[in-house]
Amino acid sequence: MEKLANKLLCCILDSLGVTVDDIEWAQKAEKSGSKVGQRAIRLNHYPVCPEPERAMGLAAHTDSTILTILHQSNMGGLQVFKEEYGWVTVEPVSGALVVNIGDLFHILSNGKIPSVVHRARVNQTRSRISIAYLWGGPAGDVEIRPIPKIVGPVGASLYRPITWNQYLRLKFEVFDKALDAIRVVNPTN
Ligand SMILES: O=C(O)CCC(=O)C(=O)O
Ligand SMILES: [Fe+2]
Repeated sequence: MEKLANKLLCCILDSLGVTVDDIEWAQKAEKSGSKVGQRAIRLNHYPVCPEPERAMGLAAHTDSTILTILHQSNMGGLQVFKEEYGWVTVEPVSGALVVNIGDLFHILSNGKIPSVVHRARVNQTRSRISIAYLWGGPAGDVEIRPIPKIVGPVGASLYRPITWNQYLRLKFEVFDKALDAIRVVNPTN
């Protein structure tokens, strides 16, 4: 899973014209042979619900991660929010994994690749299980910030530096307003 996550990150960064080496803390971690960012697995279980229209399995949220790799069983339930369409169901495809961009990547990319708002519905007749591989930020007092090469020499960094733990605390406190809370009001380069 780690290899897949690394490969995905490389591909997405490549599409922005940068590499992992352009993320200062990631480059340092790689050089010292330590893991780039913290990893966790989350198991979600959604029991059968007699009135699914009146309940929510997992409320709308963005993941705080760099990216999340999700395996949903053959039961649908995951929905993503698309500005033009509203809530769109991500139908399960046998053998496929879902990749969600998280807030940390949103910050690194200076908002160019936004984190995805998603939620999980419950079902009236069948329970559902999903497994999420969460790739988070660095431990300690390392600061996360938009990648300078993406911001560009005359561009403006849209998010202020913050440590991973501070961001998680902020997310806990203000939930879906966390990205707005670290957004620079009048950005200058
Ligand atoms: O169960 C799902 O499909 C979504 C799970 C999820 O969004 C999460 O674990 O963060
Ligand atoms: Fe999620």
